[in-house]
Amino acid sequence: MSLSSTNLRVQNGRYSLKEKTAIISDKNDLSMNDMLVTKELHLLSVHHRRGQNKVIFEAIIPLILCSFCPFFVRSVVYICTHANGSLLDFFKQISTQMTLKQVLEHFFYLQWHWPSAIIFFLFISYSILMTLLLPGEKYHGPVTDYGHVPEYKDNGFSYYLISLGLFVILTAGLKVFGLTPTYIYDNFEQFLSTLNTFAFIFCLFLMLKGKYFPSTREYRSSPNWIIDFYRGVELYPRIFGVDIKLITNCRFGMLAWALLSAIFCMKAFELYGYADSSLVTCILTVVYLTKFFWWESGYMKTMDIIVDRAGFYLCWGCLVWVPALYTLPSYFLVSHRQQLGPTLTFLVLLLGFLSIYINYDADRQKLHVRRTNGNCFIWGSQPQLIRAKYRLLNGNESESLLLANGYWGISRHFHYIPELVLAFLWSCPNGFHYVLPYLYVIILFILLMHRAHRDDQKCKLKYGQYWLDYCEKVKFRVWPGIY
Ligand SMILES: NC(=O)C1=CN([C@@H]2O[C@H](COP(=O)(O)OP(=O)(O)OC[C@H]3O[C@@H](n4cnc5c(N)ncnc54)[C@H](OP(=O)(O)O)[C@@H]3O)[C@@H](O)[C@H]2O)C=CC1
Ligand SMILES: CC(C)CCC[C@@H](C)[C@H]1CC[C@H]2C3=CC=C4C[C@@H](O)CC[C@]4(C)[C@H]3CC[C@]12C
Repeated sequence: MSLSSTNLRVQNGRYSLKEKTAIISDKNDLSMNDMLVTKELHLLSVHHRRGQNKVIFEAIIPLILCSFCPFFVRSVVYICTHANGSLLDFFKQISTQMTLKQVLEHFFYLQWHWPSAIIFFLFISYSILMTLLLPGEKYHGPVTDYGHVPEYKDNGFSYYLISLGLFVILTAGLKVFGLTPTYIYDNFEQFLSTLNTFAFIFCLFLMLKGKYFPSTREYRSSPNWIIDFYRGVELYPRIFGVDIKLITNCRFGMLAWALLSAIFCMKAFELYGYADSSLVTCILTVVYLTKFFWWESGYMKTMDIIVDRAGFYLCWGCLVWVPALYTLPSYFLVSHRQQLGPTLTFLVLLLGFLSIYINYDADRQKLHVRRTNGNCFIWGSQPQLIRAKYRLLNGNESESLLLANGYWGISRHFHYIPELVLAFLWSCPNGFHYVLPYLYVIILFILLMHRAHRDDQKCKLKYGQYWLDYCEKVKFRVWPGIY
């Protein structure tokens, strides 16, 4: 497909491809890689383009998701603690024991609990301050259509380690005053409803900010506010120099995930003494998130950051969805005690570490091949490479290496398998009596299968025949022999 000869209007009708090409051609100082990402972004935005008459139809799914997700999150947490993990009990309670007011409150999940709000604001202020103050080398995200180059400080790993250290110190300090972080477990529902209320107001603010005071020219405003609320308007919103996506996704969402798992584990110890199942879940989660923060600068170049905008999907997702649903395996263990015993403890930990390692190693293999331009060994032999050519938006040609052996020869997204296995492993200490603790695995499965499909589409658009050649060589998308 010759991109430069196509003159297509982008969704909001702000600029055509010809106009874009002209803008990009002016950017003589951009590197090839930057151009590549510019083209990717363009391809993805073209992919998402719809006719104006579809706008209303398109708003239906976002509307359902924005109204249903908070209800879903609340119900799940409620079922864990008040309905003995049973969906049936929950529906019985809703239909027979709750007043209409209670059902509506349950549905909208918009409540404010001051102690939770204070904890949240202290936490988010801490995250922002540390992000600004901690030293770190500067690095850049890919250049955008309008030539914006997001700049970040590589201090995610030190932020994570210091935060874990401070958490331990704070826990010991609070004990002196008869306080404990497990207060959050005891008030988790209020905590989540406060987060939910804040996240809704915040997403509304982000939408209005994007429409009227965008930080960069990288914003996409549609005539439909529901779509804008859900998908977001701005790609790189900043408030007083603070990058919103970095704060919500990494510095809040991922740290909250680690700390909540630790808090739930502490609560289990408070209740039952030594609780091996909670410990296993907590250790695996914390180690996995250590890996995440080690690789945070890589995450800032993924689809979540360069394609998805700061709206309900991403920001509400990281502020509410992640703390509530991603921590479910450890939350459930507090009210449903399980004993693993030393053999299973050892086995689950071992397999968990192995999964984290394989997931990390697959990411590393791909990066290593590209960094060395193929002058390396993959599992002891020469790498099998496809030198995939693609055309940049300014018409120039560039090349990427596609690895077709090692993990990337087993299937095209093999690294999602250890990610799923790990999720299963930190959920399985819950035993097999309930489905709820496996909700994270189920959600992750759907998310990753959809992501694999989305990524394949992106690569097909970008590399054309080269990608088809790779697909011919490596037939399966995720599951060897199956899919
Ligand atoms: N727990 C959770 O909720 C989730 C976790 N994750 C994890 O995040 C990490 C990142 O995943 P994700 O963001 O999906 O991105 P990936 O690591 O899957 O990277 C995909 C990109 O890699 C490049 N690529 C594809 N095939 C090859 C190949 N054969 N050789 C070389 N390069 C190739 C392409 O980019 P290019 O344009 O550069 O060629 C492609 O777009 C993973 O570890 C994943 O498991 C992801 C989603 C959800
Ligand atoms: C229906 C919606 C509210 C769903 C919200 C989804 C988002 C919260 C998640 C979408 C993609 C997720 C992530 C992608 C990659 C990641 C790398 C991994 O190593 C850690 C987890 C994560 C950052 C993960 C976090 C949640 C999402 C942003």
